[in-house]
Amino acid sequence: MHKILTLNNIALAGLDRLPRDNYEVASEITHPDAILLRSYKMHDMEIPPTVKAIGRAGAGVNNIPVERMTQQGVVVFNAPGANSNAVKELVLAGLLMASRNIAQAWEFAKGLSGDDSEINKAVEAGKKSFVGFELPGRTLGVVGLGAIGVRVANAAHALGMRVIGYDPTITVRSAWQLSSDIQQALSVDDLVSKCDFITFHVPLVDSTRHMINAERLKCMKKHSVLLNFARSGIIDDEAAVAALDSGHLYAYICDFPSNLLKDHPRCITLPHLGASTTEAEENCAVMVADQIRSYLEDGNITNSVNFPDITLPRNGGHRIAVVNSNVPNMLGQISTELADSNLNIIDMLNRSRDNVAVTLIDVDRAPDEATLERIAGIAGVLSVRCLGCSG
Ligand SMILES: NC(=O)c1ccc[n+]([C@@H]2O[C@H](COP(=O)([O-])OP(=O)(O)OC[C@H]3O[C@@H](n4cnc5c(N)ncnc54)[C@H](O)[C@@H]3O)[C@@H](O)[C@H]2O)c1
Ligand SMILES: O=C(O)CC[C@@H](O)C(=O)O
Repeated sequence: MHKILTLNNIALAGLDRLPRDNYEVASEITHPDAILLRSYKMHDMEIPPTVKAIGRAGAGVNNIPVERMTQQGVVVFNAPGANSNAVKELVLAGLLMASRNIAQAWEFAKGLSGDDSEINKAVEAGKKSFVGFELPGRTLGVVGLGAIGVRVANAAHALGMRVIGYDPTITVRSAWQLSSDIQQALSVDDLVSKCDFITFHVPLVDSTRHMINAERLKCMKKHSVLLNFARSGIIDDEAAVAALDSGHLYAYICDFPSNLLKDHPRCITLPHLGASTTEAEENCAVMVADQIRSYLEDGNITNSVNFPDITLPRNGGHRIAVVNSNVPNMLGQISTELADSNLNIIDMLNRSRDNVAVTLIDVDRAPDEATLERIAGIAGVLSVRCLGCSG
């Protein structure tokens, strides 16, 4: 029986991928084999040593201590692209909310009083305060052209906007998907000075923290708009508020409310809603549950943020899955232990990524505990599992 601990609400469509005759799934569970979560902050959590895999039902993994998990041989999965359409739609809404002053106008309408003819009079007198502007011909800068950024760039272009993108590590897949009409910026500085709107779709890491700061805000066009649907921390919010107050920045639309931002008249904050659609929640949960199941049952890895991809079809035999440091002579030592136990290797696959390597070995009969313990004792081996070895 595999035990799965959930730290957030995970869509049922995903949990249903874990058959209950072989999976116990609960929000409180001892000795879990795997953890499923969304935005729960795991950095200060004591992670039980039984955990072999962590599945983030979403894109960003800055809430997970990925480096520590790698050192402990724990694979971390995410769900790339599974919520990208949901975020794209909210970014488009953000562009329109800013350009048409929708939130401010709605607040005004909610505050109207009197009979309907008085309301009508106030509407006609008051609406001049909310005159907006149209999107076609305006320039949008997209920083980060991954799953979300590409969709946002293409959709904004389809709305008639001129779009400039910046992503120094764009993947071949994203480049294929990006409209050839999107122009390329050579740096963030190159992009900021040319845009009426700038939207961010990068992970929060040291190099992206405060990508927009007071210096860069000064280089932005007067009356431009910032959108942050990536992570709190990517924009220096204090600098953004100062730019709103001085009138240099027209609006700031962001998915991460704070005391500084939530009541500012030119800032619209939403409660981290980017991925909150039924479709996105289900896509993420299904993708990550399938990945966790495949790892626990077969040792296969797809969409990990810290381990290599590895898939070895089952063709009989008993499978040993080893996670080890990516150093010389690991395979030699492991196969020596198997030979000493008179086990014959039917099939084997080894993959590595940075400092970690994974080896899947199918052997002709079930290894005994002593063999597994000897492999686990090899210096550099982080974990050894025997998958479906009983009997
Ligand atoms: N608001 C939400 O609910 C929500 C939902 C999904 C994702 N997100 C956030 O959005 C981020 C992006 O999601 P995604 O699915 O597009 O991820 P992704 O991995 O597909 O794309 C990220 C892109 O950023 C690029 N990048 C990294 N560093 C960069 C830099 N310094 N400058 C420019 N580009 C850089 C990468 O090359 C990659 O192409 C996630 O990491 C997450 O934090 C938020
Ligand atoms: O789970 C969520 O609601 C947010 C997910 C989002 O922040 C992500 O990084 O995918």
